[in-house]
Amino acid sequence: MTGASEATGDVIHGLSALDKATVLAEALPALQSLHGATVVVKYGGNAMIDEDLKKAFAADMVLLRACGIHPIVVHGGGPQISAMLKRVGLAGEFRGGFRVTTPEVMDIARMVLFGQVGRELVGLINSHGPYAVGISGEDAHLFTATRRTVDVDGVATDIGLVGDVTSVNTSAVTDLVAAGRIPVVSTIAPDRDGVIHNINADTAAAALAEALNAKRLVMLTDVEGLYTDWPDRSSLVAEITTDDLAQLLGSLDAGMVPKMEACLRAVTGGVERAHVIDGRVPHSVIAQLLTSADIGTAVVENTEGLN
Ligand SMILES: Nc1ncnc2c1ncn2[C@@H]1O[C@H](COP(=O)(O)OP(=O)(O)O)[C@@H](O)[C@H]1O
Ligand SMILES: CC(=O)N[C@@H](CCC(=O)OP(=O)(O)O)C(=O)O
Repeated sequence: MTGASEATGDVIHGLSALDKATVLAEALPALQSLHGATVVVKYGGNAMIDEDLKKAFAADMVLLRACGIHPIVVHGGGPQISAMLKRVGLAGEFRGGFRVTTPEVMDIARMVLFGQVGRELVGLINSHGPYAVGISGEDAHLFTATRRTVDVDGVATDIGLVGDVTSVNTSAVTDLVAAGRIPVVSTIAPDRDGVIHNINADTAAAALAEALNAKRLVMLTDVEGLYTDWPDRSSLVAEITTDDLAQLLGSLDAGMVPKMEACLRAVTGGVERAHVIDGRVPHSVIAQLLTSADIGTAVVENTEGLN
């Protein structure tokens, strides 16, 4: 027989059972606040760096669901698309943080996002139970795209079949959530004429979070958060208001442009907070949502003048 004191004195992963119980008990305010809430989680291709991380991410989504939170996963796959383009001998090019998308590149992007990256995440989540359903912007009118230009050195530049999400049919995912599923969204979408466009996953996650009136948008990437003066490591920001972010946007480069543009859009559109966190750290999404730790960068509505 095992005595009570022995059980609580067990040390697992460096924590005693009592320490673990304390951590769980401290999650109560976060659990109360997020119970029943929709949380859009964007998992970037650059943070999918090893099998253990991907498994931990999948388990985290199932944990959120088990806590009565409604996670919706929007995945990226930029590096995976680039790798496939290389394999088939096609050149890949980014301008202003977005991929130049010819019809040939679009075919590869669609195949890799929905057929490879999405399938893998669905499989990992479903190793815990029948939860994940993969869906792309093409399914049930989830997204309608409008071709967009991107800012290249101050000039609005056309880069092919790249779109913004201009309409969202939320029922395509809320029906799944109501059935207890975890939607896993691949970000390709038809325009009004049915022509398929490549949508940056950050852009799509923000549009979805806004349309769903999600409580949180969490972006997992391969950096600790937003640096105001990249790559100066002392310039990592813990919290930034939408006004300050709007001013900073023009000075950002590469992958941070769509990401911060997306956070700004989501919070301006009613999402309570948007977070950019380090997806290379296992369980960072749980640390962000269910503990009081300040990790990554939070984008919050400008509060000036509200008091
Ligand atoms: N101001 C900045 N703060 C943080 N990261 C930045 C900044 N400017 C550029 N970056 C780059 O943006 C990258 C993240 O964007 P990206 O590669 O598109 O990731 P993901 O695949 O997660 O969408 C970081 O690895 C970093 O190299
Ligand atoms: C238009 C555009 O740039 N689309 C992206 C879609 C994938 C994506 O956004 O992946 P990450 O989140 O991993 O960067 C691309 O083709 O790479």
